[in-house]
Amino acid sequence: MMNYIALIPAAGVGSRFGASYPKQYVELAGQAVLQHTIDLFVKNGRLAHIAVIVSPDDEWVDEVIRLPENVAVYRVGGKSRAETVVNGLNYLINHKIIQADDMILVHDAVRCCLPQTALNRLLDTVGNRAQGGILAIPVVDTLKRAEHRESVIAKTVSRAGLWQAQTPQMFQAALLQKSLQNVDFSEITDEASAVERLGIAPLLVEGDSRNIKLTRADDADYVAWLLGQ
Ligand SMILES: Nc1ccn([C@@H]2O[C@H](COP(=O)(O)OP(=O)(O)OP(=O)(O)O)[C@@H](O)[C@H]2O)c(=O)n1
Ligand SMILES: C[C@](O)(CO)[C@H](O)COP(=O)(O)O
Repeated sequence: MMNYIALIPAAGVGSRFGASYPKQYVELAGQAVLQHTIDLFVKNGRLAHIAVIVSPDDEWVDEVIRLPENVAVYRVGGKSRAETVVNGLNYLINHKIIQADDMILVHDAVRCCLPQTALNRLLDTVGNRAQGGILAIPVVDTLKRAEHRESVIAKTVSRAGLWQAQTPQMFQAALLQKSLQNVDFSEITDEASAVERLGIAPLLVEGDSRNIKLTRADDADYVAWLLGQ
């Protein structure tokens, strides 16, 4: 029987956020960002296992994070997000914690405001479809390409057909593992781009503007406000 599995890469250092420790451990609305993210998958109730992938030398997870049933921490994070994902996936498959045909939902630890409606839409739309799929939202702003060296506009770029990728990104474990073999991790900023390289077209499923990624310090107030809603 196929299961839905959440894989949460949480081995980043948060350089753009600029705190003295990784942003997934920053407390917002009463608890760590990563705890909010774990709790939303637990609350959903449709995930058989929730795997949190942290750095081998993580100093915070044991102190800060509660692990409900079905949640486990794996200390196999890598130097890039893609390396963290493939290390986590390899560990889960090699240790028979998951099966090759399970559907893996890779979700940034720092997208802690993912609404249940969007998560359920992804699960219901992608199901166990072979090409997988991701949450994304259509671009709404006018897009400008900058001059190569200066902060001036070179041209306006059509936004027709452009979507902003969010997470979760949902793929069969075996396909995701294959897509992340023999790749330059620095070129892979999301799972879908790796799967696209195999000639597969993942589904675009309408995400939610509240599903923002905590990236810079000035995102924190908005994220805390969303968490309080
Ligand atoms: N080596 C890495 C890098 C990132 N991530 C995770 O990937 C997600 C999205 O990455 P990002 O927002 O870029 O986080 P950081 O890499 O921590 O931030 P920055 O790029 O500003 O350093 C986060 O949950 C982050 O912890 C990871 O697991 N392993
Ligand atoms: C996966 C992602 O969140 C989709 O928008 C994004 O690509 C992560 O990028 P980052 O550079 O690691 O923040």
